[in-house]
Amino acid sequence: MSIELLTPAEMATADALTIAAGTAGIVLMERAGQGVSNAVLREAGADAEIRILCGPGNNGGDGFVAARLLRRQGRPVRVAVLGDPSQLRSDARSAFEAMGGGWEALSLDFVRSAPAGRVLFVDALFGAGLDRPLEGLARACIEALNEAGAPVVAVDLPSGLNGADGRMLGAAVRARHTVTFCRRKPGHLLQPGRCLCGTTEVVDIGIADATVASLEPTCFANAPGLWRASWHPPAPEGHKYDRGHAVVVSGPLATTGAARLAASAALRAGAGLVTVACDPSALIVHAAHLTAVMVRPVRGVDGLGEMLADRRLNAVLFGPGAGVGEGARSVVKRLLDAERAVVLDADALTSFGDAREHFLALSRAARGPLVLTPHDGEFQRLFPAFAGLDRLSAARAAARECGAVVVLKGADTVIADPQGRAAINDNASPWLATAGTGDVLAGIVTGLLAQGLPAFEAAAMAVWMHGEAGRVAGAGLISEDLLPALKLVVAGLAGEEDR
Ligand SMILES: NC(=O)C1=CN([C@@H]2O[C@H](COP(=O)(O)OP(=O)(O)OC[C@H]3O[C@@H](n4cnc5c(N)ncnc54)[C@H](O)[C@@H]3O)[C@@H](O)[C@H]2O)[C@@H](O)CC1
Ligand SMILES: Nc1ncnc2c1ncn2[C@@H]1O[C@H](COP(=O)(O)OP(=O)(O)O)[C@@H](O)[C@H]1O
Ligand SMILES: [K+]
Repeated sequence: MSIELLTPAEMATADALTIAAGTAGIVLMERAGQGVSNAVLREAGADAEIRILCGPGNNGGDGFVAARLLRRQGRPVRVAVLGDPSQLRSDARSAFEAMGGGWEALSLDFVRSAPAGRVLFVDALFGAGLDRPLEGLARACIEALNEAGAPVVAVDLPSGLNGADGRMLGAAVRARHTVTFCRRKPGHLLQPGRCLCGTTEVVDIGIADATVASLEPTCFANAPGLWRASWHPPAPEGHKYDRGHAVVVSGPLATTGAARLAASAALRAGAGLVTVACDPSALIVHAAHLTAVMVRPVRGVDGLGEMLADRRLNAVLFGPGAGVGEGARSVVKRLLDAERAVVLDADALTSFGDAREHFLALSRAARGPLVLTPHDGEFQRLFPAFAGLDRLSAARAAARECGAVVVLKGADTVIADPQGRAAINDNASPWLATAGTGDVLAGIVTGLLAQGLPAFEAAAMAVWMHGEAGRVAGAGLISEDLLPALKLVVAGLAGEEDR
């Protein structure tokens, strides 16, 4: 599937450019309706009745085309129209007329009278043109549809879902399958949108790749096509110093596990060397646990500064298990002044909850690439002004404000850079919601930065690898299980059989 995601507004522009270049709108609609009809024939049982709910715009038009094609196949199809069909415009009107009758006015009964297990619904009420919260009959029908629990194939978007941000406008259809056109939209990947869509299929309706490219999309599905070219497996003549030396700054004696998880993940992600920097009091604990990862005692922020005099140490992670307070703030200050790639996670972010302006001043002046990896709670503490926004807009606004790459973690992790580029991740398993997996993710980002990837690519690749590792580790995983799983993920990216 293509990785570009188009907002409803961008999609409308792509449609308009295609029409202006000589493809009639009704031709696009015919292809869209054909895609819907094909999906319905796959999803509906041989004896199922098909009931299509058609709205007042072009989404409804796709429904009329599908109705005509399905009837031509001999399938029993009922069509219900929301509003007065004499008000239909342009292509939707043509599609309605071509259907040749056989429709009724939409009513609650159209939904509620469906015998259980015998009807497949097609939701062609609203798609990209939804511009206000649902109410009245449309909303009541959508709620009845969800209550009935019958299978639904949604056209373009489940009605009620905002394609730009994945949020519901009042209520939304819960579909089994969604057929969209040309490219997916952010709302197909962001939650709750992704769950409302069921499986999502993209049908080619003849909008050229060059037309999509001319829109210069800035939002992408997070997949290897976005960053794979930035990453290189070890060169045959290379050595470990070519792959960077990552540093993970440990918390105090009682909270060292997070740093070890992160450090092991950085090594698994391919950093040439990884060192845990810790207070001398924590040395023995780390030394007793770590093997391939090195340990180095450093005393306070000055000790860390001395360690970083070695320019080969090129990427640093701080935050997991670090402890909250002034000590953490002074470490952050030192790191951002050190001309290194830096990842700040967990306590490193929380420590600035009451000192946000201070954090912004530091992050904007950072002398090397900077990646922040907050979960929702950490994000709200650091960027309360953006907490009410949808996750895509929130991550973008935070990245712009602090001049860093922001990884807003969750079921639909968003990666955003200060220039407005964003990626939405959809390969993560809910089993990743367990203690310590965030530390592993921060370690992977650091390991990729050590290998020289640019910050956005490192962050996006890390989130994807983390998701894949979760899939490999499978149900019941704990954070340690991600470490051996990463070996298989790296081997897969390198295109090599695991041995
Ligand atoms: N040429 C094109 O533009 C193509 C469009 N396609 C289809 O067209 C759809 C977009 O068509 P439209 O832009 O006409 O938009 P929609 O059909 O999604 O909805 C727009 C209509 O719904 C009304 N509306 C919006 N929100 C409402 C609400 N909450 N309650 C009640 N009424 C509401 C609007 O006033 C307008 O009449 C796509 O989703 C896709 O299914 C496809 O046919 C492919 C080609
Ligand atoms: N429902 C979910 N589906 C997929 N991934 C999830 C889900 N919930 C959380 N995650 C992922 O799990 C990780 C948890 O990180 P975090 O909250 O920092 O945990 P910790 O601090 O315990 O390490 C993040 O990468 C997040 O994206
Ligand atoms: K729809």
